[in-house]
Order: sequence, then C-alpha cells, then structure tokens
Amino acid sequence: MTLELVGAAKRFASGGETVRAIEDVSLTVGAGEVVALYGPSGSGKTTLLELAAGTLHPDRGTVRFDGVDLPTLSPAEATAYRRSLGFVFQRFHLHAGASALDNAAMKLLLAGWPPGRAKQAAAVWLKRVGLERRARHPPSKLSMGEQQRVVIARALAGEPKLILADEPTASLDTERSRAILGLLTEIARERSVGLLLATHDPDAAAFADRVCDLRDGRLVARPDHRPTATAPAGDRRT
Ligand SMILES: Nc1ncnc2c1ncn2[C@@H]1O[C@H](COP(=O)(O)OP(=O)(O)OP(=O)(O)O)[C@@H](O)[C@H]1O
Repeated sequence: MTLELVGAAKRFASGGETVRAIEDVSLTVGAGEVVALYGPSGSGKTTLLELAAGTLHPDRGTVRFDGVDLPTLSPAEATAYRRSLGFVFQRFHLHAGASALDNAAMKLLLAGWPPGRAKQAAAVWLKRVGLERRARHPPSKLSMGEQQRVVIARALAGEPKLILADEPTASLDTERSRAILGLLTEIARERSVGLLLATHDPDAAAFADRVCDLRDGRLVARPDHRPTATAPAGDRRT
C-alpha cells in the first residue's frame, strides 16, 4: 500500500481570514512504515490526517491511496475507503455500554460481518494487545491504557493497510505511552501496515522510522529524517 501526498494544500476561511492549515506538503507512507507527523499545536497534523482519511479534500495538490485520487471517490467509495483504515485517536470513542470485545468488534459489525465472526476476529486482536481477560469489561472498568489497547484492537480488526493515529497517547503517562507506542509500531511493522502518527511529543515521534516536522502547515526539512528523542532499545528500527 502507498499513501502519497504531492504538493497538498488546505486552507480554511475563518472569521474573514484565511488559515493556511497545510501548505505544499508532499510525503509518502509505505507498507509497514511508521511515519511521524511531528509539530506543535496548530501546525496542521489533524488536517493532514483528515486529508489522508479523505474526510477533507485538498485545495491544491493530490492525495492518493494506491494510486487512486481520494477526492475522485464517490461517497460510497469514500465510506468504504474510510472503513478500510484503522483509526487510533486521542479520544477513544468507545461505547460506554458495550464490552471491550464488542467495542473491538464494532467496526466489523458496522461493516456487516455476522456477529459471531466479528467477535471471533476481534478476540484475536484483544489477545494480541493483552486484554483477553478483560473482554467482558465495559470501558468504565478499564484503565486509560487498557482503553487505548481496545482502540488498537478495534483499529486492527479487519486488517487495515493503513492506520491513522492522532496523538494516541496524549492522555497516558510516559510509561504507558511507551508501552502503547511500542505495541502499535511493532504490530504495524509485523503486519506490514502503514502507520501515520501525529504527535507533538518527541518521545512518541522517536518510535517512527521517519519523522516529518510540521510547522505552520509546512514540512520543515530534517536532513536525515531521524527521530530526535530516544526510544527504548528494541522499539526502534535501525
Ligand atoms: N475547520 C476549520 N476552520 C478554520 N480553521 C481550522 C479548521 N480546522 C483547522 N483549522 C486551523 O488550521 C490550523 C491547523 O489545525 P490542525 O487541527 O490541523 O492542527 P494540529 O497540529 O492538529 O493541532 P492540535 O495538535 O492542537 O490538534 C490551525 O490554525 C487551526 O486553527
């Protein structure tokens, strides 16, 4: 799989002013590649993820997934494309009344899978993220880190080719952040899933193979594309 942005730009009209959220951004994410979008608040990370998800269209430039221009998709095709992605966002968006297993299976159920098969597939991923013993617990009985693991299981059930993660560890402490990022990046590499990870945290960016520095909507050259912070040994590809 290849996600490719070429010269992408997105502006918003706001209060009589034009906000240049993304300006002339070109980047690619390949199978099994972990790419960090690293920048401060307001630098355009979420906008760029929305362009990648096809929920926003660029004003200029192109956003392609496996060679297909996302803005040319019909509404039904765009929905199918979004369903084919894995989303891991800061806010978990878990259903309070549903168990961890039902939450992990939610995407598959929405896609029309028979409930038995959906739960079976989700159970495999709950196990992979270490939550098999919590399958019946609702989110309120799970820690923040465990809830984020359910989100990861939900994102991976259905075998996405690309995961879009927006500040996935913002509500976790350092130790739990590292555990979650280690797990997410390990699974992405192991399953050849592309991972585009938006973060303002240098420690989180350090888990990526490649770091794209975003400032005021533009990519700033980082000569070697190497992460700046130190990830625990073994968590980073060499
Ligand atoms: N719908 C919108 N209308 C107007 N301006 C917007 C809109 N969405 C985003 N912006 C502006 O575009 C810029 C980039 O926003 P974006 O949310 O992509 O940044 P971000 O890096 O994800 O920030 P944060 O880390 O705070 O979420 C900001 O200046 C923001 O105010």
